[in-house]
Amino acid sequence: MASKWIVCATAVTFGRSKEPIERLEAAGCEVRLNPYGRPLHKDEMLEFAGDADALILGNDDLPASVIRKLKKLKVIARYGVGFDGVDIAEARDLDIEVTYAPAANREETADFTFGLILDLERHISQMVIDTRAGKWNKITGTSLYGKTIGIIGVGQIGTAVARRAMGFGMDILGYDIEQRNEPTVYGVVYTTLNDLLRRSDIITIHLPLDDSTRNLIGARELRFVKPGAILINTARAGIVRHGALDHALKTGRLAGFAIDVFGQEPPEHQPYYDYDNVLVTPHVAGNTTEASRRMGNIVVDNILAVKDGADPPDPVTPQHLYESMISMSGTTPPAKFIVPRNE
Ligand SMILES: NC(=O)c1ccc[n+]([C@@H]2O[C@H](COP(=O)([O-])OP(=O)(O)OC[C@H]3O[C@@H](n4cnc5c(N)ncnc54)[C@H](O)[C@@H]3O)[C@@H](O)[C@H]2O)c1
Ligand SMILES: O=C(O)[C@H](O)[C@H](O)COP(=O)(O)O
Repeated sequence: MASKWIVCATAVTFGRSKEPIERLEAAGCEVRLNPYGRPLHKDEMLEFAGDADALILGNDDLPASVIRKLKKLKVIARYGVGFDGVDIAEARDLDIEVTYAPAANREETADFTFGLILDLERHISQMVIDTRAGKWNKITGTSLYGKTIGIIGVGQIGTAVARRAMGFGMDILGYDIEQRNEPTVYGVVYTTLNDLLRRSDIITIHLPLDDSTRNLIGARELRFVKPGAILINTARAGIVRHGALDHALKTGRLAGFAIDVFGQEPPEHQPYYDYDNVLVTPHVAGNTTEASRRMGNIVVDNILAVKDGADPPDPVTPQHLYESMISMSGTTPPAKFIVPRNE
């Protein structure tokens, strides 16, 4: 009899759904759940998943040095959309599949983005804090109707944000390396990054973190921002240079900032706690019961496909990384990124 596949789930938010775990168990897997309730450090990962056949990966980092030591690993199934924490090239070299859950939390992340926009513009959480403290403090907000939203990265989530912005009666600017036709039905007018920054009252980032987007928004870009605009980042922290951001907040160039994602999670130091106009949330933009169940089932579909010797439905391909590299001028990707997997 074939031995059981060991599936280690580092994902910290499987939500309340037992369905994905039950499916894995029914397919003959032994499922181990993250005992720490947070992303794992390297030594914890090796101890927890040292004999794993499959890894369900939350927002943990999986560098080459760790991947190399997970000797039995056959598939890394990202429980989420971003795969910036995984050394894809190393996994590929070791013939380990890497999969992700595209669009699985699209609507939820777009909802949360609008929640943050509404809170920054109408000061909802501040007034909740005030009234709880016995203060009847009516803070005058800013209208969304008629304002311009600039969406940086008009992919799955950016498009869902545009759809919502249209309902709010906003003008919508978009910046993306690929300009698709479909989003224009939501009123997206494509422009350059600098023009978007100059004209938007609300700027929201929905890019992946890769070589082409790391530090994309730095001091130079923030100088273009319309004074008093607000910035939302539910994508990845590394897309914005944080020193430059601090300056823009201190000088009032940015009237507000909301961030859901950090280079290290949980962050080592209390981030932005000395700013009244910054909202900080713990990487939850995509987390609802429904999205967790959806992501869990996508993860299981991918793992079981690999277990059965089939191609997984949602692979992260070397092409993904190759595309991020060629979009950077002057960068020549290593040849291993362009060899088709089954060649
Ligand atoms: N906070 C959360 O809980 C949460 C949830 C889901 C996703 N995310 C993050 O949001 C990101 C976006 O998710 P998505 O599902 O919309 O991804 P997506 O791939 O559908 O969209 C990304 C868009 O960015 C564009 N893009 C890529 N590189 C670019 C560049 N250098 N310049 C301009 N445009 C570029 C792509 O063409 C694409 O349209 C994910 O990669 C993930 O990191 C966070
Ligand atoms: O459950 C979580 O920890 C997050 O929702 C999940 O990992 C989201 O990952 P992302 O879509 O941001 O890559």
